[in-house]
This record gives sequence, C-alpha cells and structure tokens, in this order.
Amino acid sequence: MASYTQEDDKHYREYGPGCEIGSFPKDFVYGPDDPDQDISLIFAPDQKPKILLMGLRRSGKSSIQKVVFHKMTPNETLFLESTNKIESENISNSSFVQFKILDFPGQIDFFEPSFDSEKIFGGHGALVFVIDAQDDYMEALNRLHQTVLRAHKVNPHLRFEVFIHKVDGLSDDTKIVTQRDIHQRANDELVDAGMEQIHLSFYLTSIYDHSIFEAFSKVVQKLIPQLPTLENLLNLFISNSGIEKAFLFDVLSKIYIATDSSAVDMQSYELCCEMIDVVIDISDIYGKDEGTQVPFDKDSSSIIKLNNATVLYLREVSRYLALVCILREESFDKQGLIDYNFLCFRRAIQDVFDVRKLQLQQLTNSLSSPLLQNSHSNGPTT
Ligand SMILES: Nc1nc2c(ncn2[C@@H]2O[C@H](COP(=O)(O)OP(=O)(O)OP(=O)(O)O)[C@@H](O)[C@H]2O)c(=O)[nH]1
Repeated sequence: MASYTQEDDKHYREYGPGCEIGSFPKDFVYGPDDPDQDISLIFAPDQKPKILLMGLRRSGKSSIQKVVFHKMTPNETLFLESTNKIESENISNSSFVQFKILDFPGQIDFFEPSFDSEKIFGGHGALVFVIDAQDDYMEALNRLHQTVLRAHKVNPHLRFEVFIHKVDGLSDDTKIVTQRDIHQRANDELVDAGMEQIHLSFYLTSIYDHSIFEAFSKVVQKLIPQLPTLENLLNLFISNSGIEKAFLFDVLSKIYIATDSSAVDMQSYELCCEMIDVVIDISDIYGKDEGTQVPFDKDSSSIIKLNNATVLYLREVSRYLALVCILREESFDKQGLIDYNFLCFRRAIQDVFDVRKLQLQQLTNSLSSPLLQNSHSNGPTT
C-alpha cells in the first residue's frame, strides 16, 4: 500500500472531493479495461463454475435461489411451485461472481438413464445439499449420502456444502443439537462406506435472516481462485487505514466475495448488508433513473455514523462491487488517508481483474485453436 504523506493530506483537504487523492476525478469513466465490461463474453457459459442445488422436495432450494439472486422476499416463497425439471441460470453479477446455478427437482432419480452424471457433476463447482431441519431428516441424510457418493465418483474435485435449512423455526439449543446430529450421522455414513476422505461443510441457514447470504458467500468464495490475493489486499488496506473490518460485496446479491482475515461476526455482516440496502433504496427512490439494473455507479458512496462511535463507510469498487468498512469514529478523522489507500486498493483489484481476463482469454484461445480441436476429436495420439 502506498504511504501517505502530510503533503497528500494537505492536498486532499485543500481540493476536497474531486482531487486525485481521496476520491475519483469527476470525469472518471470506465476505460476499456473496466473489470466488468466484457468478461462475460470471454467466459463461455460452460467454462463457468457451477453450483448444484440439491435436496428433497420442499426443502427450500428454489426459495434460496430466489431470495439470494432475485430479491424475492421470504414470504413470497410460500407461493413457489414445485420444480419439475432441472432449471439452470447464469449468474454474472461481477467478474468475480460468475457461475451457473442449477436447481434440481427434489424427486430427481440419479439412476434414470436420462440423468447424465458425467455432465452434471463434472467440471469445477460445488454441490449444495439442502436439508429441511424442521422435518424428519433421516430420508434427507440417506439421499445426501447417495448423492455425495455418486458425485464424488464422477468428480473428486466437487465441493460438498450442506445447508441445514429453515432453522428459523428452531430454538438456539435445538439448532446446535440438530447440527451436531446431522454432522455426526453424515460423516459416520461416509466412514462406513470407506469414503472418509470426502469433506462435507455444514451451515445453519434460513431465508428469514442473513444466514443464507453468509452461507452462500462462503460457497461462492471457494470458487474464486483469487480469494487469497483479495484477502491479502484487504488486510493491507485495513491495517494501513485504521479500519476494523472490511467486506468486498457483490451489491446485487449481497454476497461478500472476500473479507480481511479477522473473524467475521454475523452482526457486522448484517450491518454491512443493511447499509447496502439503505444506499440502494435511497438511490432507487431519489436518484436519477439511468436504466441500470441497480442504482449503483462510480459516484456511489456512503458514510453512516452509528450511536456507538462506529462508522460504516461504503465505496464503489467496480460496477457491482462495493467495499464496506467498519471503523472507530476517531479513525475516520483521517478520511483522506483512508480514501487514498482505497484508491490504491481499487487499482490493485483492477490488476487482479486484468490478470484474470488475460488468463481467460488465453484459455479461450487455446480451446478454439485448431490443433487442440483436432487432438480432442481424434483422441490422444501416441
Ligand atoms: N420457515 C422457512 N421456510 C422456508 C425456508 N426456505 C424455504 N421455505 C419454505 O419451504 C417451502 C418449499 O420451498 P421451495 O423453495 O419451493 O422448495 P424446493 O426445495 O425448491 O422444492 P421442490 O421444487 O419441490 O424440489 C416454501 O413454502 C418456502 O416458503 C426457510 O428458511 N424457513
């Protein structure tokens, strides 16, 4: 992170917003290397990582997808109809949040000849298995076991994420007991089958609070190869700016794609989510209608001072990415320093995007090269 001198501070205070240090120049435009500009064109749908949503009927799969990615309110999910065929959707919110999500009907039968396991479980991605915690979960555990064994056989690199869902109906004690029981039974069955090397991650979730967004954030983060770099950049940024916690958010879904390495507490995450809601709602109601999917652009920023001497600070990073920070009020006295460091952080993120774009371009070129196509169609030569 570039060091910040007294002179920089003076410059910032003299010229205020609009000067080079501290805020983007007013005439800032997305250049050709805008991270979000054409990456979705480079990223062919079948190269995208995928998230498979599986589980018994009525466990809550479609509700999760609708609440996280379509802003559906939890109560509206009461009227969702049962899914009767595999529904696939491309999520391309920002360069880092690029994946295909597949919602499976609860009654799907893996042993049907029409079920192409190689195609479904193959590739880079995660399988999210949803268990209704308000129901008897023995059948769900049985199905989880079969699904995991089948999927692992086809693709040993697939990640397994288990959502112990609808926990809003359980007391705190029951939540813990249920999680322990499901965890124990699922792992015991794997051990009995001689597959103890398969790792299952468990999350307690509900669409009625932020737990579903938090859990989905963790699932998505595991699919982002640049995660350690993003985390390092955030660590550098906060330690040089007197910030306590920073989240890099996908504004459309409120998934956080990275945070610094200090522990995440649910309350901080909720506060940051609520800040995004406030900013988007106010801009939506009172801002200029520019026909964008969400009212969020290069000028979007917000400062909220809380009554416990804490400040929430939001800045736009790229089209649908925002940095939301939590800091002590006294640290915010050096806003010039924070803003300068933010600019450095933003540039570094841009560099990460550029490298990613280049890699994808090389990948696409190599896939479309005639030599490779030949070798694919003819099989390996000896
Ligand atoms: N209490 C509670 N109910 C939920 C939650 N998530 C989903 N539901 C309810 O569960 C019911 C079934 O949800 P769906 O999303 O249709 O379930 P599904 O797994 O997609 O069902 P199929 O399409 O039949 O496989 C709906 O009435 C939802 O409102 C939750 O977190 N808590």
